[in-house]
Formats: sequence, C-alpha cells, structure tokens
Amino acid sequence: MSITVSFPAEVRDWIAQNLTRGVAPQAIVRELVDRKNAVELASAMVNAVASSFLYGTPLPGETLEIGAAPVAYEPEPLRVPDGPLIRLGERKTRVISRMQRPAAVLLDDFLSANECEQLIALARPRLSRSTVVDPVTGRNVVAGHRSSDGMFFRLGETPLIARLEARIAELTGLPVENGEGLQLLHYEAGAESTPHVDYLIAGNPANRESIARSGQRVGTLLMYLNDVEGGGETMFPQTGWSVVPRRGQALYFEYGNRFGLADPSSLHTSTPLRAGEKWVATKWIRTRRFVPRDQA
Ligand SMILES: O=C(O)CCC(=O)C(=O)O
Ligand SMILES: [Fe+2]
Repeated sequence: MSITVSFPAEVRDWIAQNLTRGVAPQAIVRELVDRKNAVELASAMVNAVASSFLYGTPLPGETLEIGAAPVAYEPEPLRVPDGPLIRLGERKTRVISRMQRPAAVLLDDFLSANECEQLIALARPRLSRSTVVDPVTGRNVVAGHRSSDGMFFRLGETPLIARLEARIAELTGLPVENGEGLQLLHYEAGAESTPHVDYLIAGNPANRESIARSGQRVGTLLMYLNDVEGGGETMFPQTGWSVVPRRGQALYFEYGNRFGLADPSSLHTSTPLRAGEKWVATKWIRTRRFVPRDQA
C-alpha cells in the first residue's frame, strides 16, 4: 500500500543541490530528520530525487508516493540489425561482439583508415580544452576530470561528416537530425575521463532546458580513430567490460527504454592513457531532433 504526500519544490531542489554537490544520501536524510521530518518521509524524499538522477528522469513533482514499487531499468534490445555483417550504404561492417547490459555492439571496419585520418586532420587545428556542463551552475567549464582536448563539428559540416552521419543513422535506426554535432576528443599520456553517464541528469536548469528542446540522450556511438599504445580503454565499471580502441572500430551503446528511463549500467570511463595518444569521435543521439541552445 502506498500513501501520497506533498513534496514542496524548495525541499526537492535543496535535496537535488546536495546530491549534485556529492553529499551522501544518508547525510541528507539525517539533516531532514534533524529538521523534524519523519524518517520514512525524509528517506522517501531523498530516494525520489536520487532515483531521478540515477535513471535520468524528470525531478519529482509536488507530490510523492510513499511505499510505491521501486524503479528499475528494463533493458531493451538494440535496434541494430542482427547477423555477423551489417551493410551500411557502400560499406560492410563486421560485428565483433554484442553485449546485453549495457546494450552494446562492437563493430570492425566502421570507418576506413583514410576516414580516420581525415577526421583527425580536420579536428587537429580546432582543438581546445574539453568542457563539460557544471552540474551545479549549468555553465560550460573546463573539465577537471576529463583532461582531454576536443572540438565539435556542425551537423553535415563537410561531405565526409555528412557521409558518416548517414552511416550512423543507418546503423542505429535513429534519424541524422537526432544526432548532436560530432565531437572529436584527443587524449595525451595521462589523460582520462572519470566515470560518467552520457544521459542528462535533470538536477540543473541547463540540462532540463536541453532535455525540453531535444529530448534525452539515448545512444552513444564511439569511433576509434587510432590504435592506442596502452590504457585509454572505454571501460564500463558496473559490468567490468572494457573496450580496447582500435583504428576504424566503433562501439555503439544504448541506454534509453520505452518508459523514458535511462540505464545506469551505461556508466563508463576512459581509463588513463599510458603512452602515445588517443583519438575518438563521439556521436550522442537524442529521442528527437537535436536543437542546440543557440538555435532555440
Ligand atoms: O574516450 C572514450 O573512450 C569515451 C569518451 C566518452 O565517454 C564520451 O565522449 O562521452
Ligand atoms: Fe561518455
């Protein structure tokens, strides 16, 4: 049995700010109990906000159900075609491996060596220190945790970019217009990205606005543009799976289901690069047409 109680927006936002700053959920519950809330109510309020962070869902509204069934992510199969070979336009790509959770496929020969070299050459003069959206303020800041350089292409910016975007749409079954501009990342020795999910957490206004404009992110395609000498693996700590970058290969993973939940097992990291460099191109895909902030 469950009961419905009111959940004031100020309390919800205060919990969201604390979770974003990394305060432990138990500490937030304790503080609420100190402020004369019943422990069941305090736990339910913190759990509701934590669950929205975990599954990439909207923040809870003005009411809260206490005693409702807990949320869990139900995985769905990838939209990618079955079989060992996938024909994408004039290109045939070979499936190396499939993974159920997170739903993923690793592909060989997704890009030709020449396409990898062209992407690097186009991106190199335009690199700048990678930024991320600050979870508290929602502003773009230099990513302390990421320590790579990056740049973005506009959708269809060159014939090569347009051709790759068409290939990605054919693979994923999601329209080109749902894709964000292709991002190129360059890591040097020692650089890494710490564990993160690619879907957007509704804890700050910038992410909420982005989700309202373009929908949630539901899939990521990583294209490896060079072989790495050591480290620099794309690692999924929840499942212990790690992909070693190899030139021309692509890793596609999806993390959105039909209930609008995102998959926490898609948490991933680029492990510290031990030597040499790593080049990777990332395509993030939304549920709807991607509208950048400056074009809203
Ligand atoms: O460099 C990688 O392997 C991962 C990159 C990544 O996580 C991203 O661009 O979102
Ligand atoms: Fe990522």
